[in-house]
Amino acid sequence: MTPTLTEPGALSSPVLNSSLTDLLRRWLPRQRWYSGSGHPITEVAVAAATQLAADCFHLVVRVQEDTVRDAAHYQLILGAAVSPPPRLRHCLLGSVGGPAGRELMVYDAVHDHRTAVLLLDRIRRGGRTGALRFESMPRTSVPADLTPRVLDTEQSNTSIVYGDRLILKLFRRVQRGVNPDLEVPTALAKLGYPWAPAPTAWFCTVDPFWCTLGIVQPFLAGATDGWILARRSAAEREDFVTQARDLGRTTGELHAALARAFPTRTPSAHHETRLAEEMMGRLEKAASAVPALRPHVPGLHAVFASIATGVGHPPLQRIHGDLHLGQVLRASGRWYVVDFEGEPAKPMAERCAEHSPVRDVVGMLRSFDYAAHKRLSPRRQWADECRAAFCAGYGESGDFEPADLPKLLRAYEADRAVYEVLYEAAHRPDWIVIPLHAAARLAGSR
Ligand SMILES: Nc1ncnc2c1ncn2[C@@H]1O[C@H](COP(=O)(O)OP(=O)(O)O)[C@@H](O)[C@H]1O
Ligand SMILES: O=P(O)(O)O[C@H]1O[C@H](CO)[C@@H](O[C@H]2O[C@H](CO)[C@@H](O)[C@H](O)[C@H]2O)[C@H](O)[C@H]1O
Repeated sequence: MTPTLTEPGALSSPVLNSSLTDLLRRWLPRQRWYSGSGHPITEVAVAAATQLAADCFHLVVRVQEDTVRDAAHYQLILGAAVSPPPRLRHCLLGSVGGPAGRELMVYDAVHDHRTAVLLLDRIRRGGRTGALRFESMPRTSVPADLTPRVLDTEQSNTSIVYGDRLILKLFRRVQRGVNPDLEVPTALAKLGYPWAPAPTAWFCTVDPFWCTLGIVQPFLAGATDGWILARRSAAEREDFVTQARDLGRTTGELHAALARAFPTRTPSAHHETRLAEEMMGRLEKAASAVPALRPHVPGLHAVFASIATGVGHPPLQRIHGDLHLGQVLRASGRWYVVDFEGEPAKPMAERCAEHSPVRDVVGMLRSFDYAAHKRLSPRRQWADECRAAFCAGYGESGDFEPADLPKLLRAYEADRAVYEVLYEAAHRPDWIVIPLHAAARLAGSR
C-alpha cells in the first residue's frame, strides 16, 4: 500500500509539519497567485487542515512576512505520494519525510484532475467535511461527470473549467468574511441583472476563521475576454470604438444595478480632502518601494491636491473594484462582467465598502492605455479614441458624465496607476514601464 500524507498523525507530526512548511516557504513566493510584499517569509504554519481523500489535504496556511504587521492566509490543496505520476511533475513542491521514514513527494493537487473531480463532486453533494461547508443556490443543481481542466490564463487565483459548462474559482489568498466575488453577483442575480454570471454553488471554511474558499458559476463557453479583443484590435490597427462605447454603457448599467442592490452614500463635506490625503499616502508608500516613481511625486501630489478643495462627487456605492479589460467577456455580441473580488491586495472590509464609481471608470481607462502601450503596440490614438468612447457610453447609462469630472478622473487615474506600479513591481517587473509612463503623463512630467 502507498504511504500517504494522511496516515494517522502524519500531518500533525512535528517532523512532517516542519518539512512541509520549509517546502512552502520556498514554493509559495514562486506562485503567480502569491501576493506577498516582497519581504522574506519568516514563518509558515498550517492553520487548518481537512482531509479530502486518502492522499489529499485541504489546507489553510498562515504566512508571516518580515516587517509586515498582519499574516496572510492562503488556500492550498496538496497531495502526496511516494512516486506521483509524470503528469503531475509540473506541480511538485518537493519531498517531505513521511511515516515510517519514507520520503513523500508533495504536489499542488489543484492540478490533479482526480482532485478537480472530487471537489466538484463534493460541491454537488453539499454538506460538511471537517471545517469545510459546501452550499448551492436554491433551485440549482451541479451536474456530475464533467471533465475538468485548469485554466492557464494569468490570474490571481486558480480556476477549473468543467466540461465548458461550469467554472470553479478557488481563492488563493483568503480573508475573513464573505468574498465580494460571491456576495456581489448573488445580489445582482436577485435583481435579475443578466450580465454577471450568477454563482451556482460555493464552499467556505470555519477554520481558522469563516471565509469563502471557492465559487462555481456557469462558464460562458465561446466568450473572449476584453483584453484579448482589445490587444488584437490595437495590434491590427482596427477600430474598437463601438465595443468601447458598449463597454462604457455596460459599466454604467452595472453601477446602476449595484446602486439598487446595495446601499449608497452621499459623500461627506470632507470626503474629497480625505480622499486626496489617502491618495497621497498611497503614493508616498509606493514611491518608497519603487524609486522610479519618485520623480513624478510632486506632479502627482498636485493632481491629488486639485481635488482636495471639493470638485463635486457622485454618490458612493458598491463598485466592481478592479475593473479592467481582463474582467469583461464578450459573448453573443454582449459584454459580461466577472471577478468582483476587488483589488486582491486590499483588506476585505475596504473592498466591501462603498466607493466612488469613478474608480471603475478609470480602471477601464487605464486598461485601454495598457492595451495600446508602445511596449505592446504603439497606438496612443487608438487608446484615446477608446477612452473617449468608453466615457461617452458610460454617460448614456450611468449617473454622471465622466467628461464633466476631469479633475476627479485625473486624480483617480493617477491613484490607479500608482496601484499598478506596485502590482507590476511585485508580479511583472517587465511591465512596470506601462504604469510608470502613465504616472509621468498624469504628473505632467511628459
Ligand atoms: N463565467 C466565466 N465564463 C468564462 N470564462 C470565465 C468566467 N469567469 C472567469 N472566466 C475567465 O477566467 C479568467 C480568470 O477569472 P477571474 O475571475 O478574473 O480570476 P482571478 O480573480 O483569479 O484573476 C477571466 O479572465 C476569464 O477569462
Ligand atoms: O488578477 P486580477 O484580474 O484580479 O487583477 C490583477 O491583475 C491584472 C493583470 O492580470 C492587473 O491588471 C493590469 O494589467 C492588465 C493587463 O494584463 C490591464 O488590462 C489592467 O488595466 C492593469 O491594471 C490588475 O491591476 C490586478 O489587480
